[in-house]
Amino acid sequence: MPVSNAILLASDHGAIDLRAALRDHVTARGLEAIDLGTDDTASVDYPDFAATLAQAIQEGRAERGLLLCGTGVGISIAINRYPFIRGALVHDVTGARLCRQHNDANVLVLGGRTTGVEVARDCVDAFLDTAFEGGRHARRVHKLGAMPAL
Ligand SMILES: O=C(CO)[C@H](O)[C@H](O)[C@H](O)COP(=O)(O)O
Repeated sequence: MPVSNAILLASDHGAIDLRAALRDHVTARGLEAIDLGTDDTASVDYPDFAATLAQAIQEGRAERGLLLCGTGVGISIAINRYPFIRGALVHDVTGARLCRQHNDANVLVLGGRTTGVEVARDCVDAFLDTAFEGGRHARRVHKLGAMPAL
């Protein structure tokens, strides 16, 4: 399990409200929420916030993150461009559990316009409370970190 109890959060303008609800949720769980913005509803570009969160992980500010945009699609594409990130866009608790058990995901991605707050909270709980299973999954996750150049 992670050494740090800090959780990074970031989103574009499409998920301000859900990010705020999840920030409150992780704080209520006794974790430190490190919120990287965006800070208001002005239109911004999701790759910038994926980059900010990836940099925070690389700097060791936290080991895990919650990342959101309107659908979660754009920002999940962006975050997975970093080889030390395994970002999982999920829409239900089963996905949130399995992205930990099978994929050792370190960033959970959600859509502020597609996932309701109750489901999102449950997804966060599953993400935070589920351990990586290792075994055959470790072999596959290792391959993710060493994908062949084409
Ligand atoms: O990247 C996305 C779609 O895959 C996100 O949903 C963005 O938040 C969305 O594209 C932003 O759209 P907007 O019309 O500029 O608010």
